[in-house]
Amino acid sequence: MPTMDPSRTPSPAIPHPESPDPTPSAPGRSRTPWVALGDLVLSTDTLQRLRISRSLTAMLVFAVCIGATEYAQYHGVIALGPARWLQATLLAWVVLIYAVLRSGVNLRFDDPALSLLQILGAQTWVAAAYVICHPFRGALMMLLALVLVFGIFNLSARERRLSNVYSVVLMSAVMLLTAHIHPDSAMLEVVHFVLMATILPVVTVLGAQMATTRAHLKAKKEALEHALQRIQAMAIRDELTGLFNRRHMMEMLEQQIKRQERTGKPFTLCLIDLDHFKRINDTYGHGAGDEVLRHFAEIAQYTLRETDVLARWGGEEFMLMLPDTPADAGSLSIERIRKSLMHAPLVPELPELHVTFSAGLMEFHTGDEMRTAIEHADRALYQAKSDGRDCTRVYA
Ligand SMILES: Nc1nc2c(ncn2[C@@H]2O[C@H](COP(=O)(O)OP(=O)(O)OP(=O)(O)O)[C@@H](O)[C@H]2O)c(=O)[nH]1
Repeated sequence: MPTMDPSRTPSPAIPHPESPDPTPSAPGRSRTPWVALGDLVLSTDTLQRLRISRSLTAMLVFAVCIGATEYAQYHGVIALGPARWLQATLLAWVVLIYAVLRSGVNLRFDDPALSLLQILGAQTWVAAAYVICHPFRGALMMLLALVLVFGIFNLSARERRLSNVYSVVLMSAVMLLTAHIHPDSAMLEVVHFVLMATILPVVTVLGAQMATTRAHLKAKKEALEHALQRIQAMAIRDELTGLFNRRHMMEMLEQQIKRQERTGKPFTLCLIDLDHFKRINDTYGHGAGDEVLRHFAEIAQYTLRETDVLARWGGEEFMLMLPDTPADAGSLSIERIRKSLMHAPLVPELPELHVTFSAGLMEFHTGDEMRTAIEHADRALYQAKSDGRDCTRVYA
């Protein structure tokens, strides 16, 4: 019997077999004999394990078929030779599919679950069983319908069309053959054919509807994921500069304080405020002011180390955190930003526009409190402004 393809995109609405992740032999998980056996039979690779277990579950239907033919031939309803042939080839098919999946040969194919192959195989054996199990062949029509339902969930539109055409051609041939072998049952074959010819188009239409619904839901899911990502980014970032916002900076500060308690290494906290920013807005307009803020953020970030964290604290004020950095080294980083800012054109259309900033630094030590630390940095900044701006002051 065919199995669903775990590697194909699962639909959000239809629970896809891939979703439950059994996570075999997770690190730390005790390897009981059952777990070890499961790993041996089904593989330790999660996706492969899923493919194999789905395939084996579907193959259980074949096992029932083998049992049913055994029962029928035992009671003399069907001939022994054809029954044995059907059982042997079914078993060989199951073993072959398992071997291909377990050995990993399936990974070389576009569809590693081998859905189409398994579905075509199932259709072939249903057709063979239809001829061999002549007295109860009507019941096999249910099995054929089951195979077609598997196709709805696992095959692409093209593959589904192919499998349906294959079904019609094959079943028509075996029905003709059956009518030829048993002329007295020709009328029943006509009924079976009409039933099959009715069911197949319905299944095709249902499959197409399902595919459209799945595509629609997939698109919706992607849009929702995109929106969620945007919301998550907006929750921690400042929209204008793209820097972390004040709230997120506070969280990062808390984390840094915890780290500092463990390592004992001081870190530097710095408040930066652009000088006379109101004048820039008043002279060049709010748009130019925004450009200055954006470019300042870019230049500062480019100059800083990757581990340093710069955030927009509010308005034209920025907070900088320099982990594992004492205040004197922190001052050097600030001076590097100052130098870069002197040479960089902030607004390309306004080459004459330059901006300076004042900075207040404090060195954070174990036992310091966040609120007090920020106050100290603020006081140092106030001092820098009082001392004429365009300079850095360290809280002492
Ligand atoms: N363009 C723009 N301006 C902003 C933004 N946020 C705050 N501002 C402006 O920044 C200016 C800050 O002015 P002040 O607090 O007087 O400070 P300042 O002019 O920089 O003077 P000093 O800090 O004393 O050097 C105000 O005009 C605010 O409107 C923003 O997002 N975009």
